[in-house]
Amino acid sequence: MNHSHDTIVAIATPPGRGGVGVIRLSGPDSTAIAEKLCGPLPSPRTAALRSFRDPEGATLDSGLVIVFPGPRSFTGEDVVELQGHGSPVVLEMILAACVDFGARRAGPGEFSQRAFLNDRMDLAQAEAVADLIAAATDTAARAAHRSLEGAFSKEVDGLAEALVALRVWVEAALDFPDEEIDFLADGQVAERVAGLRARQEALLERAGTGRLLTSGVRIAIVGRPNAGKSSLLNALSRHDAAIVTEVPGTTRDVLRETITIAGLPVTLADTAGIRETADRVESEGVRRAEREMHAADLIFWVVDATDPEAHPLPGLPQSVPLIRIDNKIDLSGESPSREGRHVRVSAVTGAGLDLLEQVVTEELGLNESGGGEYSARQRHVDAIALAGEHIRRGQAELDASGSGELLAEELRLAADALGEITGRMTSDELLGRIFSSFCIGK
Ligand SMILES: Nc1nc2c(ncn2[C@@H]2O[C@H](COP(=O)(O)OP(=O)(O)OP(=O)(O)O)[C@@H](O)[C@H]2O)c(=O)[nH]1
Ligand SMILES: [K+]
Ligand SMILES: [Mg+2]
Repeated sequence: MNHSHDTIVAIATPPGRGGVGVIRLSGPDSTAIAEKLCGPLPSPRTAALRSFRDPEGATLDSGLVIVFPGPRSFTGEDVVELQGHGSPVVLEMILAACVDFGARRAGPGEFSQRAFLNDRMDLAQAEAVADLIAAATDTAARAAHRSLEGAFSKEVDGLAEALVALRVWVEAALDFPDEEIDFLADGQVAERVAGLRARQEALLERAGTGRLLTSGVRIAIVGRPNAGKSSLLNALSRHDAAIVTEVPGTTRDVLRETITIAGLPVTLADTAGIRETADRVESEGVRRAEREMHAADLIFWVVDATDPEAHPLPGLPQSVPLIRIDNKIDLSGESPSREGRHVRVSAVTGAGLDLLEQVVTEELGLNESGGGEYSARQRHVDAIALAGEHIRRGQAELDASGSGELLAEELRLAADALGEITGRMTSDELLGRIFSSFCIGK
């Protein structure tokens, strides 16, 4: 199915100078436009050297031209790739010539959007293209590639299909009221609902990890003044990023450093030590520290192991997982150790920092070799969570009233929520929002 009537063009390579620059055309007039630009075209999927000329016949550049006839192309339409020299000025002139010959400049994400509309990939796969390009670590890139190949979509579709299958079964039973009583009461339906719920929960967890690979993890380092927060940031990032002194209240602004833990892009935020203070600058720092911990995916609560007054920190949010780090064990005489989410380290000697990375890896649900199985986005996590909400409601209805009708309705809503991920149930408005966040030429 071809949805577009016009032909789009864009520079596909990043802005700036390079050895080669690629221009991509997609749409019904791609080959006609390319022919005007560079004469007779080579046979499909083979490269040929051509001169690129503007409508006046002036030569702009020479390079390779490759034709990918639809539907076996990235967008599903006729696509032509022009590979010229990687000069922004030259590429812009070739682009302008394509426009003169009848193409339209593509908007952000339009190539991917056409690929989606022509069923070349589902929405989660199209998003994975963008996530692959944006990947900050090799683990994130590998995970995005697995999503691009459909690993994530397959699990989402599998669960959606199982929800639909159970709904159909329940609805069929409702059509035979005499048997409904037995059918709903014999526990088989309840068992299947429970099975779907477990599947949804496992998927939610894996997607949560996949989301972290895409967006990165935010860790807030918080604690009392002088606990050694800035020293810990410097030790983990392996450079002298933050000012460290023996003066309590040294750090005021939030200072961020990005590191890699188990293949995951992690942004550490060093913050001001939390205490009551009359100093206006410091109290603003404390306010920012508190804001930072609420926005974090994980909190490092740093405690001075030599401080007998290391009472709990006020205002630690309940909703964010917390790792307690007893620091300065080189002074307290303790050994590096770990019990659950409690580790003992020295930011100065580096003892125990490996244990800390281990806790983080476990806490974020990463496997040993790092990373999850596929990449995902917050939007996907929200949709899976919503599906879980509907499954739970259906389960509650079944328990409370034994009503098959209400269960069937909740199962339908759960499957619809999952359909938003792959784009089966997605509104035009949402599609517009997703693709417009891509860059031009993608
Ligand atoms: N011996 C030892 N000293 C440490 C360790 N970590 C930090 N310190 C010292 O403790 C003092 C405070 O360290 P900082 O890293 O500035 O502490 P902070 O928590 O960032 O302090 P504020 O920004 O003021 O809240 C400095 O003199 C550090 O050298 C450690 O593991 N061992
Ligand atoms: K300090
Ligand atoms: Mg500090």
